[in-house]
Amino acid sequence: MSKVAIVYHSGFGHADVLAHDVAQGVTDSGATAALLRIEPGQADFSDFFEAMADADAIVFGSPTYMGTVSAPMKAFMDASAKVYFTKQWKDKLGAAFTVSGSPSGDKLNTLTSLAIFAAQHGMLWIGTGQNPGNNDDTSAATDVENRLGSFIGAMAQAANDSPEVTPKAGDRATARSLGARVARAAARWRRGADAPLPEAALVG
Ligand SMILES: Cc1cc2nc3c(=O)[nH]c(=O)nc-3n(C[C@H](O)[C@H](O)[C@H](O)COP(=O)(O)O)c2cc1C
Repeated sequence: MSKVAIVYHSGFGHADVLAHDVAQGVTDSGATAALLRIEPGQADFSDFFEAMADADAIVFGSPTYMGTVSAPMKAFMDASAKVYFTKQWKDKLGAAFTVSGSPSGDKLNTLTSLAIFAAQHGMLWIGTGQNPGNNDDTSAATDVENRLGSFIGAMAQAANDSPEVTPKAGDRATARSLGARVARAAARWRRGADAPLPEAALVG
């Protein structure tokens, strides 16, 4: 069974809701999910690195603060330089989600930062794989999957409401779909790694 680690920070609970939705998508698709929540001020990530070494895929999640990842998420990213040198996460699958107050809120920058971070670690990126959900809908319904139209990762909007009521159903479904897609990709990737290479691939 493939394993997906979900490494995330959440200051006020919105990214936490999404992390659990990603985990739901993962388990619904037959993989196991490990939720690893970064705490403010955390400096020791050795337990995280241990759990992540064992994962086939890692989903990174951060709220968008001041147009980029939150400070605790960045602390984790910087601490991972230790792992970077040993290329421990090379060839693992990677994906990301974020939430911000505004429909845009510059959250693409958060996902781009996380995709670059994964690339530095030699990981392989998985996007949403979904067409934008709202392009034919002038009502901008909040129950539509991928309503914010993101390909690089799952986006959600929290507005100014509490995590009990936001992100809304469409954004939460987008997070579940991302988890499911990562789990399915991890299963295929793991199967491929175990399967013998066709002869043609061995030539040269
Ligand atoms: C320090 C700080 C900076 C923020 N910066 C942005 C921003 O750049 N764009 C935006 O749309 N929302 C911004 N917000 C709103 C948060 O992204 C939003 O409340 C999000 O749901 C927080 O997620 P969390 O509850 O998981 O911490 C900011 C909030 C805080 C506390």
